[in-house]
Amino acid sequence: MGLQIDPAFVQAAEHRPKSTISDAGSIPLIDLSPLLHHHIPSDPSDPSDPAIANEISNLIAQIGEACRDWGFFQVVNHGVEVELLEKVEAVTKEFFALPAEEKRKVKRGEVNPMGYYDAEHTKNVRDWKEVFDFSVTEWETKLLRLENQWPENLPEMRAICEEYYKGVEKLGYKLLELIALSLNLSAKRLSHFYENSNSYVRLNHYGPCQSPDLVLGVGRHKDCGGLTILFQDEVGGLDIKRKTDGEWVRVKPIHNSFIINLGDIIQVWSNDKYESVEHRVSVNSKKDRYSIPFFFNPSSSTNVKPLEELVSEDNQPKYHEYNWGDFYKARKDSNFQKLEKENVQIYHFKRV
Ligand SMILES: O=C(O)CCC(=O)C(=O)O
Ligand SMILES: [Fe+2]
Repeated sequence: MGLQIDPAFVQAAEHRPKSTISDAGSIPLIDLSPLLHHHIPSDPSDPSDPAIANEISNLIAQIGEACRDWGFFQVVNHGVEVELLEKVEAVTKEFFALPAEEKRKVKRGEVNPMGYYDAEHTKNVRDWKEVFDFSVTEWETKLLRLENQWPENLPEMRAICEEYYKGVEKLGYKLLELIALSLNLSAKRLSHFYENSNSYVRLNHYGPCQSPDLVLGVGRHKDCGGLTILFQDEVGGLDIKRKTDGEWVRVKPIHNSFIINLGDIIQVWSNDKYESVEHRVSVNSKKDRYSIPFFFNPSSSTNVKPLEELVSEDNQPKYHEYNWGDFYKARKDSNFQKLEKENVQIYHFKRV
């Protein structure tokens, strides 16, 4: 017998990962290269706009299918420079390799959600990971106040991270437009909720674990924000719950790609036409894994509800309105420490 693992990390038997997970039949791969040559039209029904005619309309159709059938897809030719991806991956590794006391100096707190943290809980079980969160905007909610914290001993980290944020944010806006068009909305319908957005980037480090069959890097969850744009290294470990049969499938790493997934807010806006899909991270006994999600979230003042264009007499709104800033604060509290109760979920706002 080796050392016993801390029980705080141990998943209930029914949530433990199987070692035989398949990566076959995984998420759609979408080539965004048409966006490198064409602009996204503001009105897809305008026949005088030639950009919509072929490549872009084909892209919107692919995005719509992926959102409807999977809630997840992978993109290549996304316009974010490969050199920037390499730089942010390298600085992520350097940051987590700093001595523990250096990382503790930039630790997040209950009021400031930005910085380093190694004790996140998902559904009240501790995750096998350490994280670093940052943003570039100065957002705050009623109860949280963002304050970025950068390590003194890694002076180049801030500029690289900020450049990365801006690069993926640009991609985020393009994806929001394509998703809006795929829902037959005007291109900018979703983007206007993003002025003063409470978006942030997270650096994730999952260390090797002697009992990968008992723990999860991140327990099963749905992302609660708008849209997630995830960079993962070549190790692999992201599992998603396939909508067609409820099986967990592994997302195969593709060099220089991003994984995109819809969060709960898009589910509510679309009145369940699109769904936010459950996922988790498995760890392994040999390799460190790094991933970098960008959580692309609307402004914390946004009151989230099904969009009026997407509801009708026959398709009544399925959710009550809720405030995103309040929701986010409640979720942060429950990830921050183990609580006795379930954290806030969108189904709590479901109309019965
Ligand atoms: O590391 C990953 O692949 C995914 C992480 C994740 O799902 C999250 O941080 O919400
Ligand atoms: Fe996630």
